[in-house]
Amino acid sequence: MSEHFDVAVLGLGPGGEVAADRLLKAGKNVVVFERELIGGECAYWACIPSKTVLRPPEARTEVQRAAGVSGAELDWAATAKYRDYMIRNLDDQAQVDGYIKEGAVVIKDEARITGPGRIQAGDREITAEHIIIATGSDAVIPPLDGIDQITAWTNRETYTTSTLPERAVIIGGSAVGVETATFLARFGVAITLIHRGERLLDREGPRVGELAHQYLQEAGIDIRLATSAVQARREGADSIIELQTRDGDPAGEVAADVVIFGTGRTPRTEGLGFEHAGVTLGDHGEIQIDDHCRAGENTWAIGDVTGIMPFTHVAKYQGRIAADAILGRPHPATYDGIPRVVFTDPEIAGAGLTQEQATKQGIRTIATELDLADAIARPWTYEQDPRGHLGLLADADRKILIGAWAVGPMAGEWIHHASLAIRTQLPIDTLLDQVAQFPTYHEAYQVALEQLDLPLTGSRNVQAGARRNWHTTRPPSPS
Ligand SMILES: Cc1cc2nc3c(=O)[nH]c(=O)nc-3n(C[C@H](O)[C@H](O)[C@H](O)COP(=O)(O)OP(=O)(O)OC[C@H]3O[C@@H](n4cnc5c(N)ncnc54)[C@H](O)[C@@H]3O)c2cc1C
Ligand SMILES: NC(=O)c1ccc[n+]([C@@H]2O[C@H](COP(=O)([O-])OP(=O)(O)OC[C@H]3O[C@@H](n4cnc5c(N)ncnc54)[C@H](O)[C@@H]3O)[C@@H](O)[C@H]2O)c1
Repeated sequence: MSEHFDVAVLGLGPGGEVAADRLLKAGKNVVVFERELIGGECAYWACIPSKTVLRPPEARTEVQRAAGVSGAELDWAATAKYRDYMIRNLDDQAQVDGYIKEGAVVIKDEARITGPGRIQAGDREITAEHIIIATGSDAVIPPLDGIDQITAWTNRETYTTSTLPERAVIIGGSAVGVETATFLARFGVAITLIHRGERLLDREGPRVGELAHQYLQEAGIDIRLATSAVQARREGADSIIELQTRDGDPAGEVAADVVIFGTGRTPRTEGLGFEHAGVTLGDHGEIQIDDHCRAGENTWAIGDVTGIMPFTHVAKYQGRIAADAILGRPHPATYDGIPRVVFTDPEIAGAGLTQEQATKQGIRTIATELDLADAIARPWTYEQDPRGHLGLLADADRKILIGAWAVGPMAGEWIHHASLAIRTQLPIDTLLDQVAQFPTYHEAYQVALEQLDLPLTGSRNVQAGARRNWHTTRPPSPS
């Protein structure tokens, strides 16, 4: 006999967890399925371990760059120990107990949809009024010839390893590749980063790629752009990757102890019977959803499996959207201005459109870029030889911000000012009236907005290119 529930949640990564929590709090009868660990990719193999191991090198850089403090040493054994604590030693028993305490039925097994509102997991059959699919994504490893011969890692091996290799080749110059290169290089691993695009982080604008390149190179990383991994082989203890240019010409080979793939992700949809719930898949296997995360009749999909914006914060947001729709208080999802942060050193952040995307949409734009060291005091009080850039993109007709990027210490924190402005379409006139705490990185927005040279209604606009002079409050320039 099958058991019946109000809602079944398939997959308890960040998306599924938020949806389940919200529904349980609202008094719904909820069953949750998880085939691995409650918390999903993010909690054990992705966001949490990667940000945990990136922090000690960042702290060391801070010590090296701040005047009057010295002596920071990295300790891999202690870092790995703290990382293991942060990933709960790959044990989710406390999470299972927590959900049971909250009133959920927890089934630690793979769920398959067998018909509308019907789910099978092992020998259990469940029916549910609503199904939320939150099954996430898997790492993609390109099918290179000889791949079976080499030591190939994805994020899973990389972020659970107890020993570090001496040399690693990283394939892919997007978020995973760039963060992983930063982490390992700072811990002394010799890194070659292979990227088939013309610039790193090529979903962002060219300046972001340029700055990322500069900082990664300064960290000692050997970066090969416009280059693809085409073949793999083993020679003794070495894993060898053969390379090719974009035109198909040989581009040499690289030998390493391990080859790490940061070559994208694919939605987990195969063989899970989603077609029985009337779900439609897109060209990349992603589940198609509407503004309320509806994927079919009483069927919802959230997180990486939708392929919309594969970030934890987006999975969590969609978890709220789907749960609220089920609870009869629907509000549509909007994805404008959601932040994108790459936790390198310094951090790289973006929100909204790039110039290229805006141009494709036919928007008349005005853009500006600010070198923070020329414009505000905080970079100087923060570190010697200060780093930091902010770029803004405005819609010249609507006089609102439509895009922003930032590269600098804690850029992942201060990008949220732009994110909110873009999401809420705050008039630039209003933004110009904001008063930021002195001395903070936030002050850069004021200067950059004034540089935009938009004809505004208020009297706050200044001449194009004018720079706020903060020198009256700045100490003499360090030589
Ligand atoms: C190295 C790395 C670093 C990252 N860092 C960040 C970051 O700093 N910030 C950020 O926002 N994003 C980051 N991401 C992306 C982030 O990890 C994902 O966007 C996020 O995990 C997606 O959440 P989700 O709930 O959709 O899926 P997942 O976290 O993948 O969880 C899905 C869950 O569903 C379970 N499951 C799958 N199929 C079934 C089934 N049939 N039955 C039962 N259970 C099932 C899986 O076991 C899994 O636990 C990173 C990704 C990587 C690879
Ligand atoms: N801080 C964060 O929020 C964070 C951190 C890491 C990952 N993530 C998310 O996780 C997901 C996966 O990230 P990712 O970096 O693996 O994927 P991605 O899809 O963003 O990038 C993969 C890159 O690998 C390149 N590539 C693929 N095959 C190649 C080959 N054979 N040779 C050379 N280059 C090749 C592609 O051109 C592409 O640029 C992304 O959606 C990302 O947003 C987020």
